[in-house]
Amino acid sequence: MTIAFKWEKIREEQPLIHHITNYVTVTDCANITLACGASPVMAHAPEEVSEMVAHSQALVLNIGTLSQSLIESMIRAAKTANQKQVPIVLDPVGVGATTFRLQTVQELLRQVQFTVIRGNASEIATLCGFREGKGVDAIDTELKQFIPQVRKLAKQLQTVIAVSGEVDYITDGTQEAQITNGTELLTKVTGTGCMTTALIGCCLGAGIPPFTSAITSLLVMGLVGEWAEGLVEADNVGSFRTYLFDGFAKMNNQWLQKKGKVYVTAG
Ligand SMILES: Nc1ncnc2c1ncn2[C@@H]1O[C@H](COP(=O)(O)OP(=O)(O)OP(=O)(O)O)[C@@H](O)[C@H]1O
Ligand SMILES: Cc1ncsc1CCO
Ligand SMILES: [Mg+2]
Repeated sequence: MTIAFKWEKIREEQPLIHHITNYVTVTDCANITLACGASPVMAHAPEEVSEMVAHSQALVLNIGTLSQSLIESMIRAAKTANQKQVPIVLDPVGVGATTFRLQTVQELLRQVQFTVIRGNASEIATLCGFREGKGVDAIDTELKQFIPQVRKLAKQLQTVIAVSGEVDYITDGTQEAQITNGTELLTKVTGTGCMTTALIGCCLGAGIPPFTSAITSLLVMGLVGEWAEGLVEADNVGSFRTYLFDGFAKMNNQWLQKKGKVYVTAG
């Protein structure tokens, strides 16, 4: 099965993407949203999130630097989003690291219908019931071992789950995709996962279907990473990070079609 990429729809639609996210990578998430042709707004106060999400085209929730007041904002925003049929993507950053994060995500999953959930292998393993992770980075989790559980969880939650890593894995519980593009340098810059989740928000906001949105976003990050790696000397992570933003601004459907290594199994 081949994917018909609609990346350029983001530039055509210029969707407004509401992010409730962490303070480590917030600027990167805003800039990547802009580089793709969407419009970012970061709004966190419980007093304003419902109003903001009501005129946004997608909501991005990222629990990277969680606090009690943010939980209230996330639930308020997400409830309005669900009522208004605004798609929502969740990034369960470091969900296995503390009980607070785990209980928050469990509560969010009880109260909110997510369109896509994107995490690294440790984070998604935790959501599948194998609690893992000491911080926000993936530990050496073997994805193959828990693919059946990811599929089951996606079906149960009626959502798309995207697992990032050396090989990315995406499923809606029936269809599956694996992407082999990328470079290890992407793990040497903080926030490439958060930015991938922001990309999913941009795709969803442009009206791209959830499974295709997740595939497109992981593929774009992998391809732009490969391109940026080719422009820098080994280990020049600062320049690599800068080139990433140039790459997102240059991305197009032809690049995706030509260089993408995406293997899709239809259900
Ligand atoms: N070993 C690897 N080789 C190639 N690409 C990788 C590798 N590990 C991760 N990636 C890519 O890096 C990007 C970010 O994924 P990663 O799993 O590191 O996210 P993350 O842990 O949530 O990151 P962060 O929390 O710092 O934002 C994805 O595009 C993924 O495909
Ligand atoms: C390092 C870090 N800590 C909380 S959020 C974040 C950004 C990467 O997820
Ligand atoms: Mg992350």
